[in-house]
Amino acid sequence: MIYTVTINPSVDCLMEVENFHLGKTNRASTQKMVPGGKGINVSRVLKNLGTRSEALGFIGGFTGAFIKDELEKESVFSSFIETEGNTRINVKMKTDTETEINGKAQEISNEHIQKLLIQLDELKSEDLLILSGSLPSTLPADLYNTIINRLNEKNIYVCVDTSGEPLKAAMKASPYMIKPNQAELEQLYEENVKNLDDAVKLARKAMADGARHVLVSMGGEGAALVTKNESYKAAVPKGTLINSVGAGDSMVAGFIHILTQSGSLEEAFKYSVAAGSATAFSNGFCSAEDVEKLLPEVLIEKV
Ligand SMILES: Nc1ncnc2c1ncn2[C@@H]1O[C@H](COP(=O)(O)OP(=O)(O)O)[C@@H](O)[C@H]1O
Ligand SMILES: O=P(O)(O)OC[C@H]1O[C@](O)(COP(=O)(O)O)[C@@H](O)[C@@H]1O
Repeated sequence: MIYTVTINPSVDCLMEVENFHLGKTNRASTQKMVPGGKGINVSRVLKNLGTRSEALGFIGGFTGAFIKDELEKESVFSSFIETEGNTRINVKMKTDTETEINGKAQEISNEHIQKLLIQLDELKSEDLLILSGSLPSTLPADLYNTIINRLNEKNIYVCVDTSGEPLKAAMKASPYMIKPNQAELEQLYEENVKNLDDAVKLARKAMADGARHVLVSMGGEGAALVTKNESYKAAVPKGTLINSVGAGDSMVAGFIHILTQSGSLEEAFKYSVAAGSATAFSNGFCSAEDVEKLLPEVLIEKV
């Protein structure tokens, strides 16, 4: 079974604002509220692609209820732990560029964390767990590390998509895969990543620091996958960027979708890039059909 954990979910408020002026009253020309948070997005895209998963994590208040209802409507399984405050709202504004304001996390107590750990103790050998998104600053930065170490004895595949200290700490527990984007990789090693060769170099460093596979995304500039024996670079399909929110999550979902079917890392990589781009080129998240259409345009090169 595949599980996603979103410690810090969100309701994403997507707005298009023409002629945006800082310090003025601006009005949106379009507006949409969607469930958000990285693990939740991975579960939603997996569902679109035809792979079953269960979304875990914390939700609260009216925003949390919205997420739960929307997932139910989409037939995405979830088993969230309820907290007291409201799940945050993240504003994603599209002007001539994309700007995000991610809200402040809800309160999560030690008791809530213990409940999650007990839930995760039910996972079985060969299950796959995706730990995705930021951790509220009130929680220990090594929470993902703690979770992975607890599960490592059970041979559970853990993929981590986060940044900063939580990522650094998680890597020490040897997760099956990490998925940094360009900025996250740069932050991790305090080095500029100017191109895919730089990304491969730092991904190898991340392998030396514990990660077992590293999938790097660089938006429209391409992507890289580094495994124990091979490194691959991918050119991403060309198209019109509509909204990149959830592109990285779609990439993770696409990777897992194929990996759990064929076991081929190269095929999973190719599909993951097509899935990321299919979402970047759509108004919502990609469908299986969108991904299939882009697949021939993803060119993979071994390095
Ligand atoms: N402008 C773009 N053109 C084509 N593909 C894109 C573009 N932006 C994102 N993608 C696709 O989405 C994937 C993830 O994008 P990225 O922005 O790097 O991730 P994140 O959302 O984690 O920051 C990329 O590897 C690529 O496949
Ligand atoms: O937990 P974080 O890092 O604040 O990220 C949360 C945000 O990331 C998203 O999951 C989108 O992530 P990606 O664009 O990286 O795929 C949004 O839905 C959400 O608002």
